[in-house]
Amino acid sequence: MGTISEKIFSRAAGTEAKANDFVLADIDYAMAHDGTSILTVNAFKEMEMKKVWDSSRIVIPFDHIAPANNETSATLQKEIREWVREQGIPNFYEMGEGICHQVLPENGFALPGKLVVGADSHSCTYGAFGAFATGVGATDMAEIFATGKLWFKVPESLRFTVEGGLGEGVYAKDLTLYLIGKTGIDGATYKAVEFYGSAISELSISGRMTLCNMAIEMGAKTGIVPPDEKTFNFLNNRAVAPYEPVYADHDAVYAEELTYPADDIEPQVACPHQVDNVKPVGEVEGIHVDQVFIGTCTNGRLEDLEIAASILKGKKVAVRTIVIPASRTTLLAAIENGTMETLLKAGVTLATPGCGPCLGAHQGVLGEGEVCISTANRNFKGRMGKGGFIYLASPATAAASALSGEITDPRKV
Ligand SMILES: CC(C)[C@H](C(=O)O)[C@@H](O)C(=O)O
Ligand code: SF4
Repeated sequence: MGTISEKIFSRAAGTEAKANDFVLADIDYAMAHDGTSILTVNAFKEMEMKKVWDSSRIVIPFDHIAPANNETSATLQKEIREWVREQGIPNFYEMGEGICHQVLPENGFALPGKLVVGADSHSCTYGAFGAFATGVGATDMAEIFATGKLWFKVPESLRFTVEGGLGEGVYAKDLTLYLIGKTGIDGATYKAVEFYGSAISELSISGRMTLCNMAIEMGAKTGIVPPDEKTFNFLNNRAVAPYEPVYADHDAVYAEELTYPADDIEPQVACPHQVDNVKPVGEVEGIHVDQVFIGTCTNGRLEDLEIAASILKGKKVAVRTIVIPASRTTLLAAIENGTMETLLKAGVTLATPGCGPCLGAHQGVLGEGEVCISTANRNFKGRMGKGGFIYLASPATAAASALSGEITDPRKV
């Protein structure tokens, strides 16, 4: 008699948990990256805590500004490395290993039925594996580091069903942007969105990660895809612990149940400066772009790079194009299967696996008035540099736009 979230919280809190209940839940895995671990560790020390609750359940990837861009971040990162050593945290991922939201799933921490919390808003990505996964602030994370527990209000759930198949040139990102356009940036506030339907089961693991990654962009606490054979295959030889898949009961209560047809979805673009400012590509075709960015926790996986390479193969980009694989594993796979060579021959610039210019710190910040088409998840004003304009799209639309220097429908190249 419950939604996926109610059932996961019931297990994690050791009591029957219903939507809107307040529960103290045991955290299975906790993540903080270079950007948020410093605040977390400061709060942890202020609490006069000496030792973390369980070093094996804490994961610390360096991805946001790694390698460090200046003395301040270098010194902060040095402090975190020392603290990680002191605490004996084995799951520390140095710069170059990749973006936190790629590193955790690749290393088997994103598991069905688990409660995974990260000090980063896109931690909802792990819902692609049937986990309840969400982002918290640094002080909440300090509480988790200290006790392994955190208070939650169990969210109500929305049930989204997407039936049908995505057309040629239309990808998980387009479906995701389409749903955000329909829902609005606050349409799912504090709700858990469960995704069902043939279009969702058809998505690859990578596509499901794209979808759940952006659940927060409709205000959701998390997005969850019920685990299936694809999930179990991905987790095979990867899962750090045994897991128990959790599914909603047939009489589970949802705040709302909505059905969308996948067949008519066109390539979508989210226009500046709000993620729900979504238009079919046809309405923005021809807008000049100064930079193309293919990467991030939303769309920096092998499948994404392969799609871009299939469009750029044997051609040259017309504008500066930055490609950043989501992880070292992704980069190595793209080298091994020739994808990276295709991209480099087309003239792209390759940067260290990590967040890159996504949040405007380094490796491709925009100049005043410049326009970027990006495969990321946020296009807020000033995010990639004060005065910049960000259009969000799929790797296919981004690659097609790289060839022409203007926003281009990937179905036309
Ligand atoms: C730096 C970090 C706190 C932030 C987040 O939580 O989302 C970042 O990853 C982002 O995407 O803006
Ligand atoms: S890639 Fe971008 S959205 Fe993802 S964690 Fe890094 S900064 Fe945040």
